[in-house]
Amino acid sequence: MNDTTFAVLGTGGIGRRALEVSEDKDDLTPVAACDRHGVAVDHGGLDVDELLAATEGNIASDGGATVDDGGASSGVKQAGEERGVAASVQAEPTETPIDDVIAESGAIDAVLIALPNLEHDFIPRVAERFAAADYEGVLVDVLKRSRVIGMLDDREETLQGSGITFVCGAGATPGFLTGAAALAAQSFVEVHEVDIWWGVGLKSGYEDNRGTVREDIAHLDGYDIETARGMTDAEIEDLVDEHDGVLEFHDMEHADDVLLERAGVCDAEDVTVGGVLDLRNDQKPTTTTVTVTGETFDGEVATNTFELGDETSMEANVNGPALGYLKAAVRHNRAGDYGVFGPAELMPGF
Ligand SMILES: NC(=O)c1ccc[n+]([C@@H]2O[C@H](COP(=O)([O-])OP(=O)(O)OC[C@H]3O[C@@H](n4cnc5c(N)ncnc54)[C@H](O)[C@@H]3O)[C@@H](O)[C@H]2O)c1
Repeated sequence: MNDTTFAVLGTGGIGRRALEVSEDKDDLTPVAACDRHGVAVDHGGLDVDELLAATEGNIASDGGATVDDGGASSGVKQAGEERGVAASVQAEPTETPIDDVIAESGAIDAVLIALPNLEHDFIPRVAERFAAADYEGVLVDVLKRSRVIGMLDDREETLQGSGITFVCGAGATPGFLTGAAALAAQSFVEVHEVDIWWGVGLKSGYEDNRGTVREDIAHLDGYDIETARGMTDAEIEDLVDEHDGVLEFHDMEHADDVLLERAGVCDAEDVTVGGVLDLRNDQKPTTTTVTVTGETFDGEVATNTFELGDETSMEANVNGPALGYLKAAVRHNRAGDYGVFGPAELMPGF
């Protein structure tokens, strides 16, 4: 495959690690990165080490009421002109970070969208903006919620018209584990049930994973997107303390369900997703497994199980697959295959 240039929208917990993981991937050159307040572009290739060093403990976070004290209390700089990616010598402060990347997109093969998605139509609207600029290339997101997939489908014609290949829900779950379920289903002619159970240990806590943690809180009993969105950082820290740092989730609205249905593997209602998030330890609180139960052509009922090694971090399991799906999407895009694809559709067909 020829060299692929790519941009990262959102250099938070996920986006920063995507840049880091890309250094170990053949043929991927990061040429642009932005966050809420800054943008860095170098078509010859960004200096990832410098950018990561400049944003270490310095993520331009959002959601809730981030205390704007210049980081004095926490040692985390999130205010002032040089907050976030703008602190990098390669970056400029900007009020229009996404438009600035779109302006450069003629020379960008693929864009990884690592933005928060508490406003559900945010990522679909970002995709529309690329299409409006006649972008021809790949967009990949790591969104989680089922309902967003339909919003992208509604825009499929627009994306196709522009020459965009969009892979949605291409993180860990949905993403990696959805693809694993599609592969595990290949033994069967009928799938009865898919159960995804994940374990994530993030010692770096809420501070370094704000979008991820805030969006997950919306899945807890008694919370929804609106309440999670309205919480201050202090309220989130209190909630985490009340649970001794361990949050357990059941029946999550994760798009694995609609993405497996879309690929013809099973009905969305036959998919369940849950998991445990430990914000005090890097060790996983539970092993991540995907179990797929179904019936073979010759009448046997069985369960195929896919299990992740406990040593693999959330960042490894989101960003490795996200960049892997990005590379697959670039192959499709270069072959003239445009539109919206889920991770299971890039696996063997069912
Ligand atoms: N599918 C999966 O397995 C999976 C796993 C983890 C996280 N995620 C998702 O990844 C996303 C990012 O999570 P995170 O923990 O990195 O969040 P984060 O809060 O750490 O980072 C978000 C980044 O987006 C930037 N941003 C926000 N609004 C912006 C705007 N309008 N323009 C430009 N930049 C903007 C912020 O400045 C920040 O750099 C979340 O939606 C989360 O749910 C998915």
